[in-house]
Amino acid sequence: MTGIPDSGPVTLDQLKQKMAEFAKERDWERFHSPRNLLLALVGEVGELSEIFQWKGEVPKGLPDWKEEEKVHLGEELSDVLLYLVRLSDICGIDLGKAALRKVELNAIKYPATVRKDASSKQNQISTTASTTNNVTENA
Ligand SMILES: Nc1ccn([C@H]2C[C@H](O)[C@@H](COP(=O)(O)OP(=O)(O)OP(=O)(O)O)O2)c(=O)n1
Repeated sequence: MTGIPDSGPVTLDQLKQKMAEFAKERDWERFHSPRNLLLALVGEVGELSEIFQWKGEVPKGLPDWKEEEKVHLGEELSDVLLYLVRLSDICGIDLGKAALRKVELNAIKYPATVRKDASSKQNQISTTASTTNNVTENA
């Protein structure tokens, strides 16, 4: 329905190539500087945030959202991803490799065998949040 052939999983490399072509075809490479792309990325994160703004917490899977709202969400998530991929490319960073490395670093920092530690850190965050909420509620 989208006119995009289903040719298997989409890779970061495909997106990188698409963004490079998109910029080249429009002679927009001169605008795609690291700083411009970062600002565009932040702007799109703002647009993404607006979708959730004032809604309160929403259930996972967004079961109550209309189809058009989910389509809009997909568009804003895509804008963020596309600018992130382009920014990484322009900066000479292999985003896929960098992200996999970061996942490994995260696993070292938060070993699965000491889940209590991780959960106690999570608990600290939850406790802080609930304390903050209580303060707000009690104010
Ligand atoms: N100089 C530009 C301008 C746009 N894009 C691409 C990347 C994004 O995926 C999308 C962003 O387009 P818009 O700036 O028109 O932003 P929106 O699509 O969010 O539209 P709007 O801000 O009107 O909601 O287009 C790009 O690569 N380089």
